Amino acid sequence: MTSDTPSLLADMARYSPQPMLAVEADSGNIVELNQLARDTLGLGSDAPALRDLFDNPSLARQFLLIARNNGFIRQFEARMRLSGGQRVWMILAARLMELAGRNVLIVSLTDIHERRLVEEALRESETRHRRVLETANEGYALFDARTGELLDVNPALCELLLYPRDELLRMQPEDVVTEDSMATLQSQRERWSGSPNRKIELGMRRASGERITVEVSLAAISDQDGRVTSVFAMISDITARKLSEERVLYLAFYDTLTALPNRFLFTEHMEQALRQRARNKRQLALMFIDLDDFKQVNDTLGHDAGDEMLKIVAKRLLSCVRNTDTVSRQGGDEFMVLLANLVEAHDAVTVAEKMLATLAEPIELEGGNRLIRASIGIALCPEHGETLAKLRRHADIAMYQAKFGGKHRYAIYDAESASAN
Ligand SMILES: Nc1nc2c(ncn2[C@@H]2O[C@H](COP(=O)(O)OP(=O)(O)OP(=O)(O)O)[C@@H](O)[C@H]2O)c(=O)[nH]1
Repeated sequence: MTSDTPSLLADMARYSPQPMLAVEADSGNIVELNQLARDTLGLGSDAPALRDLFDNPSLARQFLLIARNNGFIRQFEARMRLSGGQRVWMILAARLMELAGRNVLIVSLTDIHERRLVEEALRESETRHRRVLETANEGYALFDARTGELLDVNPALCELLLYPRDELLRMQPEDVVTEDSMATLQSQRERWSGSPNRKIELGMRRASGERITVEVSLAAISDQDGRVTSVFAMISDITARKLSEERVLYLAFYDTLTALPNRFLFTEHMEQALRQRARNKRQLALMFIDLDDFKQVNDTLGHDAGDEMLKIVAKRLLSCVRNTDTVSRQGGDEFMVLLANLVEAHDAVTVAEKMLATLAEPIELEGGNRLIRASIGIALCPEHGETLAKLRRHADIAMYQAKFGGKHRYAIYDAESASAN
């Protein structure tokens, strides 16, 4: 060292862009500090001991001890107390040197308060989110966006699928996703890398083998450069909701007693068949079937036996048509049948004759065998009308023509005279 060294050091300290202190290594007394250090620590002209600056004085002792023993400290994180009473996180670095016959520590300070607060907030929010995931009723899963590997699951998902966490984390999607949903999952995964948030429905199989339906809400998680790194999935069990939706749909379109399409669905089928007919010019027939003397069945055998008979009638009518035709129950003891693709009008007569014969076979019910008969009205399209309303009206008239003709017969609509057979 030259004789100019102390003043050079003093200048360096004065112009240093960092707060700096010179501290007596043994006592911890501050012997010198630059203006930046005074400003940072909020000190006036006084220079307290280092331990008075530490929020935790025992850390000050530790700091001095390490610095004396090692000769330097690269990073020492501590909360410093400013003269105004605020506490600020700082990193202290120190080097031991001999100056004018004394062991002196040159200490620099870096304010990291903001960074610590952000880190703490992040840690806190991470803990909070983890706690939310741990206690949530919904299942959660985290996937690696690139490999598709399952990275994390929460207890609710383990409970939903009935697998322990470890086992679930080792599984592949195809181990739990049902075969019919794999295509949906696959196409979703292909789009993961650029995926916005979206919802999909999947079938899943629990460890018990039971099939469930889940709704999966997917959210892509990106890094700072906007690359999707992982995909977060929220998985809700919607099995009950799906079943009740299906039930509501079923009730809207089907007759619960016979499981045949109801009046509403039949109308849909008719309209569709009429639209198709406008293109392919094929003939179609509408049959209106009303059971004969059905009231007596109810009156003599009871309503339950009547119900049983209606179910048998439904099956028998179905056995007389092709699966492109529609048999519906309109209500009570009335059925309507759409024969969608007739090669010739006479085909409708063949079907009607077959129906009369099949229905007339004895039905075994509690209390003995019963015979059931029916009257059938037939309207042909285009001959008797090309709209649903017209065909319906004409099939209805034909059915009454059959009833008036003596029942247990069919009648083809005849505008001039009822031709009951
Ligand atoms: N068991 C049962 N009976 C029903 C149901 N819906 C309507 N009915 C009964 O079906 C009978 C229908 O009688 P109608 O068509 O008016 O008369 P019918 O005795 O069949 O006489 P015709 O039609 O003149 O041959 C009535 O007794 C209704 O109460 C049902 O869902 N179940």
